[in-house]
Amino acid sequence: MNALEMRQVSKKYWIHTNRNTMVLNNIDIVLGKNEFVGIMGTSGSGKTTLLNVASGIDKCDGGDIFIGGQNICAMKKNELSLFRRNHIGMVFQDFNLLSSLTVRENIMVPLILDKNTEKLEGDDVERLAKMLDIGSILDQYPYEISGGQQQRAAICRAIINDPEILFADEPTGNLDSQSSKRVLSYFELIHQTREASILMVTHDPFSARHCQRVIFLQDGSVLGEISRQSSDKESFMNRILDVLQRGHI
Ligand SMILES: Nc1ncnc2c1ncn2[C@@H]1O[C@H](COP(=O)(O)OP(=O)(O)OP(=O)(O)O)[C@@H](O)[C@H]1O
Repeated sequence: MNALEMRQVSKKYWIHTNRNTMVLNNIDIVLGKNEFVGIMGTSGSGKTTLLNVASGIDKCDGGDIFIGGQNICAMKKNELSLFRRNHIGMVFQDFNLLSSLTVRENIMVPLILDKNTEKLEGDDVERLAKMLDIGSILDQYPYEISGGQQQRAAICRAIINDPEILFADEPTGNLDSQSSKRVLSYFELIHQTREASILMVTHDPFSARHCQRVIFLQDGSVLGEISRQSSDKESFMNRILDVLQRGHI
């Protein structure tokens, strides 16, 4: 069963100067189980829109999107909200933690919404926080910790419900290079130790080199993709840079 299948997905925006502007054009993307895939492309090519429709944040105007074999485009609003809570994790550039809650409470939000007493009473939050090296700051508030620590808390929150797929939109966009490296190493750890697939939008070839495969968007269409054949991230980064410079695969 694939983690994600986007079949002929399109999305238009109503823009008063140019009505019904097509932002995504017949997108076909498949993510197998436990894949770590990047999405790259120039500014305005549709990366965030793609992530938003793939994760059910936004509705597409045509095509179908299957997550773990279930068509999210056919779901009613409440059904989709429940499905998203149980099957999808989201990580954003600006962390999106609730400032009035501690790190522990932020991570627990999906469990509380889901009334998951088993996990709430167990030690899942502690174990996960320890894995991402934020075990010692669970009782602090977001404004008391660094950006990198906030992002690692947001990652814990995104995976506490064991989603099939984790969507990340520029997860290192607000971080310095050391914190970025650390966050990316935890994405790799999650990819290696859990069954989740990861789809990550990034501008940054240094981040994208951690992916197994990078899909390039251009003007709302898939330009093509390249795969990393080995553990050699440096040569993969050079191939990514080459595609970005030439504008074709
Ligand atoms: N809510 C909206 N209403 C109208 N147009 C939008 C909306 N959101 C995005 N767009 C337009 O859709 C196009 C794609 O935007 P999107 O944010 O998906 O691109 P992106 O590749 O993620 O860009 P960036 O790398 O700059 O974040 C752009 O032309 C943008 O102006």
